Amino acid sequence: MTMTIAGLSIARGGVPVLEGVSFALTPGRALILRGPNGCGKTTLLRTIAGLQPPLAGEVKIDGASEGDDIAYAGHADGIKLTLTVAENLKFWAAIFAMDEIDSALDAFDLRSLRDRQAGALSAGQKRRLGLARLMVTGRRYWILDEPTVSLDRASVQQFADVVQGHLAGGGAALIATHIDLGLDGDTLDVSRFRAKLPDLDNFDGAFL
Ligand SMILES: Nc1ncnc2c1ncn2[C@@H]1O[C@H](COP(=O)(O)OP(=O)(O)OP(=O)(O)O)[C@@H](O)[C@H]1O
Repeated sequence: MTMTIAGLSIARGGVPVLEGVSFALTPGRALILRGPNGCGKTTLLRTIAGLQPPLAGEVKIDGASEGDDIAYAGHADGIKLTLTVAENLKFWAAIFAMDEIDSALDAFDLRSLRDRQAGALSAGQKRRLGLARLMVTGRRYWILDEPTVSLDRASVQQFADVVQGHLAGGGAALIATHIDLGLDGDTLDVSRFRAKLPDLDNFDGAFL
């Protein structure tokens, strides 16, 4: 069950961002995406997660329909502010036909907050809840965009432990992050796939 990214070209706001992106993501491994701000990591992750179509190329997972084995956590936490922490996780578990939320509560130290309305959580607590969501999806490929934003040092370690456990259980993770999480895996600098624009010195200006 390998995810293969083959010749993917992607655009944001109609402007090509990355071209010919190719790599494989294998179970048991993480792939860390690096690259300077604005080079296209978020756009790439959104495309792989099926939230926007590529200009060219494809995302294939051996033995699975497209997107069927992917869980995505982007910049937004995707939580319902008027539901409690436990209700949020139960909601997401139901979407993915899962029923157990206790391991997710424990892994992200959310048990004491389980009956708190999500709208009354701190930024870091909201992020922990947003990440705990991954554990109730049952999905193999975690696609994560800057997952550690707002997390304190202990929570970053907690998160890294959860991802490492996911890898050990046969999962895989594709993560855009600027920090070192110490995971089993490799690093890919996506700036080598930058689309060739007429004026490369003004890459950011092309989006105005
Ligand atoms: N909604 C949008 N419409 C048009 N252009 C956009 C939009 N969102 C982002 N962009 C531009 O697309 C390019 C790629 O952005 P993207 O968010 O993929 O980069 P990134 O590598 O994830 O950046 P960062 O490290 O800052 O999160 C950037 O130059 C950005 O300004």
